[in-house]
Amino acid sequence: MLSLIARTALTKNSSVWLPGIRAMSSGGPTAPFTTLSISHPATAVTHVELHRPEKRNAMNRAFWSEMVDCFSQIAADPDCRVVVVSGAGKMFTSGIDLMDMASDILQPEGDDMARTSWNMRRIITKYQETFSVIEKCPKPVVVAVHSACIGGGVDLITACDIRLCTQDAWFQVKEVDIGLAADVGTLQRLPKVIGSRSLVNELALTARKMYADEAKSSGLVSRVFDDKEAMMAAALELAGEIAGRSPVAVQGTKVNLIYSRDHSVAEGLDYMATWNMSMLQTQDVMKSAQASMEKKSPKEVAFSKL
Ligand SMILES: CCC/C=C/C=C/C(=O)SCCNC(=O)CCNC(=O)[C@H](O)C(C)(C)COP(=O)(O)OP(=O)(O)OC[C@H]1O[C@@H](n2cnc3c(N)ncnc32)[C@H](O)[C@@H]1OP(=O)(O)O
Repeated sequence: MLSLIARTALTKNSSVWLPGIRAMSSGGPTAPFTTLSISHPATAVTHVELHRPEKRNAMNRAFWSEMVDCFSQIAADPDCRVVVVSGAGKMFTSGIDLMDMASDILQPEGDDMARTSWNMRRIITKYQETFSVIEKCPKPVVVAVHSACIGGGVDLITACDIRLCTQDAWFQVKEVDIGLAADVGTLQRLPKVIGSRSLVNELALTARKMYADEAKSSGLVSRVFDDKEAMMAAALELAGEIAGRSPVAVQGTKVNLIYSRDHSVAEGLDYMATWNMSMLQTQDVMKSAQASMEKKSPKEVAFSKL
């Protein structure tokens, strides 16, 4: 049982930020899930833990659909303002479950090539949704990686908003080694995360491992920690910093950052203007501005749920 101490937390019955200590624990999968453990280590913070440690958190059939259900619920949950994702056990994840892969992806049904291909397309699109839901979720997602992050793990983390790792972490775009071009997000998102196109190409074409220091210097992760305990404490502290701020401002920031990543500056500004023509009318602006004038932290403001 992994027991981690949160350095800060919101008090249970208030939106006002106060320092506190909460235990963050790794039990087993949380019903109705069989591959995920969901907990609430601090008010407004949801912890999603990949939980198949005996199989190195390999992504089996259940995982691919449970992530969609989980993040759809989180997106609609007004009590959640920020998410932390991590892996239970020895490593973050060993990627797709190679045993399950054979029964699903490698044997699509269909009476002829057109129908088989159509079914295959539907399956791939469904798999893509497993990580796209993270990006579509307006709540920021902080991912904390320890030890190995292989194949589908890289697809997952590139859909997250903030990436942290331990000093012993390594990342591997492993798909070419199992005979396929990565098809659930890495090839689309990694080039937007890492500045160097050459490095992305090298990683994806050779499947070489990238270790923590290079992950940091290339921009894949923003911070590296000595061990998992330190990383999880920092992830929770970071989540608390985000959760203590206006959810209107925070979620609007995530949505517009992703929109601007995929559009021109002019299109991004246009989208922003349309977004804020309603969102600027929130009471959060007045509350935050008043707190600022009074030299208070935004974390001291009681924001309504969103
Ligand atoms: C449309 C779909 C798109 C998605 C594409 C995704 C692609 C990918 O993810 S490519 C990457 C696939 N993954 C791998 O190739 C990794 C394979 N595993 C390993 O290399 C090692 O297991 C690993 C280095 C991760 C861990 O080594 P360690 O010595 O710590 O543990 P093991 O004894 O090897 O494993 C423990 C048990 O876990 C099972 N397991 C590990 N990884 C997987 C996996 N990916 N799929 C299924 N099962 C896995 C392993 O068989 C052991 O099980 P058991 O023998 O029953 O104890």
